[in-house]
Amino acid sequence: MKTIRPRPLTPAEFAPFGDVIDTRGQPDMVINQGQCGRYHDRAQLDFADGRAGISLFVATPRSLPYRLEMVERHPLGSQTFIPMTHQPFLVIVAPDEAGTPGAPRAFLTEPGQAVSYHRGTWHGVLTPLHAPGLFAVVDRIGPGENLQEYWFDTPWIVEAP
Ligand SMILES: NC(=O)N[C@@H](O)C(=O)O
Ligand code: NI
Repeated sequence: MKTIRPRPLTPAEFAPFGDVIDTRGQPDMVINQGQCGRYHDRAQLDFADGRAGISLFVATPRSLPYRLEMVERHPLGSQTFIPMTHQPFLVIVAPDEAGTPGAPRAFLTEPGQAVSYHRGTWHGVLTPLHAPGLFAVVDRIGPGENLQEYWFDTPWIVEAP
């Protein structure tokens, strides 16, 4: 059985796959007469010939160990997941190896962290670990096929950390 142990999500480890959006450290700018810190422009968004769309997802909470049967990617745009609750969630990505995903990597977010997958990054579908699995999602709206799925011959098991 192929297993993966999730690691804490860090910008450095996640960099090949996407951006981590969070409020660690000092804000990039203080606005609104000093009443608000702005963590400015924290993800590389890409919508190719489409446009940005904002949606809300209510996803079924999963539990660990988690059976990963499929990863997907969006060849035409980035995809950003912003939790609307202060709960960690599971993030799964995989490197591309000549058009198919390599060994997946799993991360657990800190409460308040959001992620943005680069255009074309193999990833697991949205995987909350607590109810409600409520997320704002920014991704591409536009023509063309923007979803490619890859089903593993045998599932990976994402273990508890
Ligand atoms: N298909 C869809 O809208 N969501 C997936 O892309 C996902 O990453 O959860
Ligand atoms: Ni997706």
